[in-house]
Amino acid sequence: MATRTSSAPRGSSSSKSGGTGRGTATAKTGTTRTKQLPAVEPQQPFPVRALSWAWQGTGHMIGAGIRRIGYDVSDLDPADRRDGAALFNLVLGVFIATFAWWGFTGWLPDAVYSIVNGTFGWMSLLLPLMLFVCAFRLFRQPQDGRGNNRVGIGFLIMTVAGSGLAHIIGGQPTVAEGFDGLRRAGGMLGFLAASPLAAIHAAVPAIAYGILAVVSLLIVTATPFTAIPGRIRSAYEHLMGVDLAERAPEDDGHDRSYLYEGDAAKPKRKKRMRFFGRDHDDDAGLEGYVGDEPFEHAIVDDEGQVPRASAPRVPPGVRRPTPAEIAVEKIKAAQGLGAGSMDHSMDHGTMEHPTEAIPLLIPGQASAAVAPVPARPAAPPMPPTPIPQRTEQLSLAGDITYTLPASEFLTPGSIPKERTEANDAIVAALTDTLVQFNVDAAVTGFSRGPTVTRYEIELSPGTKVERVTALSKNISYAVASSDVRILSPIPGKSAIGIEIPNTDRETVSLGDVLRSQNARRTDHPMVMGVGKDVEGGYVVANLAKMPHLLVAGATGAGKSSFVNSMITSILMRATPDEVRMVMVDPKRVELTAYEGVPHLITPIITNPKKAAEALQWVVREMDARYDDLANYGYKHIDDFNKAVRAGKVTPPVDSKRVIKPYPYLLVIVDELADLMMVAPRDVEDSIVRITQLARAAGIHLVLATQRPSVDVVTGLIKANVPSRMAFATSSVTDSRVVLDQPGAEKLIGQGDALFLPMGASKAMRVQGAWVTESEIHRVVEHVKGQLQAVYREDVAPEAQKKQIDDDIGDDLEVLLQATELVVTTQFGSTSMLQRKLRVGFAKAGRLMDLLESRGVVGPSEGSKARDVLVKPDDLAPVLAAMKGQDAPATPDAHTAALSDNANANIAVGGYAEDLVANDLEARKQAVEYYDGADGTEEDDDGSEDAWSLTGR
Ligand SMILES: Nc1ncnc2c1ncn2[C@@H]1O[C@H](COP(=O)(O)OP(=O)(O)OP(=O)(O)O)[C@@H](O)[C@H]1O
Repeated sequence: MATRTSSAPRGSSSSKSGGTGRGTATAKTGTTRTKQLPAVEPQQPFPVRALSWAWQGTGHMIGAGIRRIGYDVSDLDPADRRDGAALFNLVLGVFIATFAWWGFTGWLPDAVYSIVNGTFGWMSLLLPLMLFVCAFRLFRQPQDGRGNNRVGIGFLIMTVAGSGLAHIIGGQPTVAEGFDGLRRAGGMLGFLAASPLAAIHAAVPAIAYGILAVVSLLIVTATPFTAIPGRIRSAYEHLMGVDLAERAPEDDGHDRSYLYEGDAAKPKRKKRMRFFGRDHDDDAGLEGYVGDEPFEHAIVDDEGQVPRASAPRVPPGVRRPTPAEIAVEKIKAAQGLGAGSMDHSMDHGTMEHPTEAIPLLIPGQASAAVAPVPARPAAPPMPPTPIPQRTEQLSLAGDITYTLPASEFLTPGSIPKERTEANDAIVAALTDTLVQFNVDAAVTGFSRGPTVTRYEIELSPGTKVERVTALSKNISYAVASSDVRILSPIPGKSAIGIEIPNTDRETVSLGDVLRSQNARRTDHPMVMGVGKDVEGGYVVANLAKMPHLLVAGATGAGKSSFVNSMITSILMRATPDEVRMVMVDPKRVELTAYEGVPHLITPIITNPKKAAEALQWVVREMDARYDDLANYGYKHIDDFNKAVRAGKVTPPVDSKRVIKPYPYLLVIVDELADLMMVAPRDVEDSIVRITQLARAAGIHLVLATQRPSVDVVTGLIKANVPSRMAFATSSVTDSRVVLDQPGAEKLIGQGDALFLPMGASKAMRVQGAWVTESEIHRVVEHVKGQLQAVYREDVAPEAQKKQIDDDIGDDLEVLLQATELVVTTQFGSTSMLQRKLRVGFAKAGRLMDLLESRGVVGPSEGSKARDVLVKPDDLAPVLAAMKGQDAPATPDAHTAALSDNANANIAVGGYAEDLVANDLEARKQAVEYYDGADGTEEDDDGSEDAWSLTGR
């Protein structure tokens, strides 16, 4: 079911009235809003301009330095910089500090001292600090308008409260006693603030300003009242280096073994997560999971969603203006007469979002009468409040704490525009087109998204929808855009939607998406920031519920950027023991930034052949997980993990296995076409098997391709990958391959996409979230700085260099069997080879010759069996030499290799090692059996079974 967030300030649904337009074909209509052209600013004299340049230049230089302090935010959009204002704060702060902190004197410091100290008294000591903080924020986060305003207001309140308190503490001097007394107390401000309250009772100002001072501190630090205990505790822990949280029992059942394989002795600690000061259980994110729930809810829902009526309904007794009336308004406005008619008042009902007034006419009043109707709020970016922050204690050498990356690593985007002149012009053009073609319909509103704006057209009763859809070319012509997309109707609405690209498009920052309400509502580690929809709502999705995703689009359309946003979302929200990843990047350049992150299970795979092998490994891992689910009677890995953590899953009594929760496994293939070129059959088989089954095993596939043709995205793959993300495609055929419907060919690239999550009937248009390289770098450095990746070697093993001798040719397999047979039985008989290997006489003779040439058996002695020159203990190196490999280190290398595999499997989270252990046992028995043979042909008669046990 669909989901968008609406924490977000929406794009506005400002309504523009077109009119009903009946029979008014000749009437010119248009927007009723009058736009004042900006007055031409008079040219400043040169010295003023030079001074301004110098000031700005200095500001940019200092700003560039300050933006590199700590985590680098120097990729700030130049249009967002406010370095001039920041420099002003800095200079003022330094100047006040010269006399308030350092006691400089002179006519200028003295004069300013008199003003500042006389106004604020003792508070002037704090002023430089406040100004420095303001300057720092303005240099680094100028685009965070709400945050900066909050800090500014907090400081203002703090100054008043501080001056008031200083006045009380300074003995409440009066003006009559002279200004020296005021300076030594709270200054004039303190006097004015405190003396009226002191008249009530001496304690009143002290209490009132004491409370106000605390409140101002909370405002500045953005601390809600409920978070105070948590903040105090974390500050204490941070300062004292202690952990006040309750320690867990030694074994919390959480699998971290893959983080430090082979080091079982490390102590374990309880994993603790913090979310705005509250501690959460580590699997809180899975708490809501109820078994094998249906997976149609790929997008995270917003329960507290704001109603999304984009076109306000007309209240009773009110009608929309006709096009003719609007035209009159427009002309009046142009003449400077009727400006008052379109009062776009700001409704502060939400306290923070500006709202639009909709022009509606009340019968009986002059045409200029306006009833302001609040529309949905516009979508400012989320303030950089932290993404749910979780801290995890991991038992690492040196007692390292694993912390998820800070929310500030992802910078806020620019403030979205609610409505621009471009929108107004298009409303006018659309209305004109409708009127010109005598279509009885009106533009009733629009909602502006980051890339496109959706204009809503309502038809009068009796008007056919086709009258509007048939105008698609004329509309394109009127608005001068070839990428017009018509939705008839807009899902859930009796209105036609016309999506037209914004000439002034906006970038959607991943940080804003992850800070949205929807993303914060859940701790689920597989939740990713998708982007923003056409109405400006943030869209987030749970990859675990997709459960597999196909990402397709022409080159340069935004696939890799989407994949980057996805991976960064996971790194921001999930620990390596919650999500592990396999990345396949045949293009070699797209995912290199993530090399070495501890979430990786194998180095980034760039070789398509190896990628095919890795997919086969994923199938094996999936089978192992399924074995566990079946053995222990669970339907989904989340249930299994929960039971493991609750201690409800115990291994069989005679097993040495330690059962641990399985992490989610996310397999990302950045170019499927490259894989399908090298091994189409194998790749398709693996993908189909994984996609059919892996959902319950916690394994999820994301397949990206720039060639969504039927030979890459085959019918079988398509049928099993239910969620789709289509970026701009080069043809309508490609769009059909990805979405089973046209539409993607009309997208405008650069992250503009149609998102069709599993279960949704209609694709949702979104602008993909954007994450910059430096943001990725910061996140990756943070993650890598805490843990090193521990790779599984069996996922995509290094190709063994095979240098098989020419004379062996295709007979390597059978020769190895012959060698093992002859050496383990110590019986060099050709007829035995014939019987046991079921080969003809000639082949058996050839094998014997090969064995002789390799020194395994001696020369022929007529009808007698040949001497066997290799002892069973030396078998492994001989076999390795035949395969063209380096000899194993020990004679028992074969067995050791098997145990290694078993251990590795356990390390991924509880592989069925018992099976492998049984296999080892069988091998040993087989060897013992042959050791017991006395060397006669008859002796090995019963060896059939034992031989088959060796698995050859
Ligand atoms: N979500 C987005 N927001 C803003 N710009 C974007 C977004 N996604 C992509 N772009 C722009 O489009 C360019 C190409 O994007 P990207 O490299 O992701 O395309 P692609 O589909 O992966 O191409 P290719 O298949 O050739 O690798 C980016 O460099 C960026 O400038």
